Amino acid sequence: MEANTKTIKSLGVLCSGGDSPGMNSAVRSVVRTAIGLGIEVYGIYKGYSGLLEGNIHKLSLSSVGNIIQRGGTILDTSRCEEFHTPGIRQEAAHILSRKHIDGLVVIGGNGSFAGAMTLHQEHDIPIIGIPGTIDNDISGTEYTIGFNTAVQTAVNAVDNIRDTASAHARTFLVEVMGRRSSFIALQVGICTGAEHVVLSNQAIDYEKIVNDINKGTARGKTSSIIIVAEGEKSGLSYEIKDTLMTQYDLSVHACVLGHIQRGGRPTALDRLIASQMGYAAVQALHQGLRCHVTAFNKGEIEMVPLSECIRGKTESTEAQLELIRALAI
Ligand SMILES: Nc1ncnc2c1ncn2[C@@H]1O[C@H](COP(=O)(O)OP(=O)(O)OP(=O)(O)O)[C@@H](O)[C@H]1O
Ligand SMILES: O=P(O)(O)OC[C@H]1O[C@](O)(CO)[C@@H](O)[C@@H]1O
Ligand SMILES: [Mg+2]
Repeated sequence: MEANTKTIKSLGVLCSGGDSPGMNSAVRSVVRTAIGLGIEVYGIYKGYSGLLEGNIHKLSLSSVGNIIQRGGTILDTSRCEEFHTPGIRQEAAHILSRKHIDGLVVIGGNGSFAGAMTLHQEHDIPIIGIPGTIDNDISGTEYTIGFNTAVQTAVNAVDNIRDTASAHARTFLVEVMGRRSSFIALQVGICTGAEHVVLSNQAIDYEKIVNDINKGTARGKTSSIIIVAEGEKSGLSYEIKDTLMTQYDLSVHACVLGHIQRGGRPTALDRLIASQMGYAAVQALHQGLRCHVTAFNKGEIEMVPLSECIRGKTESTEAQLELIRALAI
């Protein structure tokens, strides 16, 4: 297939997968940068599902007014099973062509990027990805928009739980989000002074959990917080609670924080990085990049090939776990 060197006159922007705080800041930045460069912008509503339905509307400067601070996404989002099918992606390519949309900005997580990659490979559609997921689990970028806000929300919740746990001398298991990844759990664990963090998709070491709780109690701690990274599905903390109560005779409470972590006003950091990434995405398309991601590495935005950003990020958990262990002494 020949490289697509056509000038971008019109682009589409969509959000896909789970929403993340800061997506709106990114959409605003994409729209304003594009219009500033004389490029028409179309909002594709509800992710890949909306693309297939032709739910596509032209955006203006004022379409994105007063949204930089809002959680969720004004473009809505979806998980679209059909998009795994080549024939369906062909339909998507036809729709873009009929609407004279020359390129796409896809804001989403690793799954959304995998979809974008196949769409590009099969139909030569220029695509720039903006990493937007609370999970921070995309390879090739140290940061994804929404992670900081989600961690802050979870930290605030755990602080509240700590108050009541301490007042009643209780142990709480607090389950945080992060499908198949432990990035949220580890940062929340550090920032809340947790006694232990249960990592995603790893064998649960009950002896260690019990030991960490008992060690704290023995030296006079009035409460214990165990952060649990959800695995494939939420609710793991209830299973751990049952085992601790029935097999280890410990009294524990469990709390699943759930979707409160995904909503809410983006932190300043998420707004800042989203604004920078939106700008960089449009500049990249304008300058001829065709299949890249606005990655954040070593404190700067850099363009990384999309092919490097579709694997799950390898977790380097040991340093953070060591810190948690050292400070929970
Ligand atoms: N291999 C793939 N091929 C084609 N499309 C895909 C593929 N993987 C994912 N997608 C599309 O991307 C959508 C979003 O993917 P997924 O549910 O994994 O979320 P995500 O983008 O990783 O975001 P998050 O994990 O933050 O919720 C899927 O519903 C599907 O439409
Ligand atoms: O809202 P849904 O579709 O149940 O997805 C939940 C998953 O999405 C994420 O919030 C990421 O968007 C994961 O952390 C979580 O496992
Ligand atoms: Mg994902």
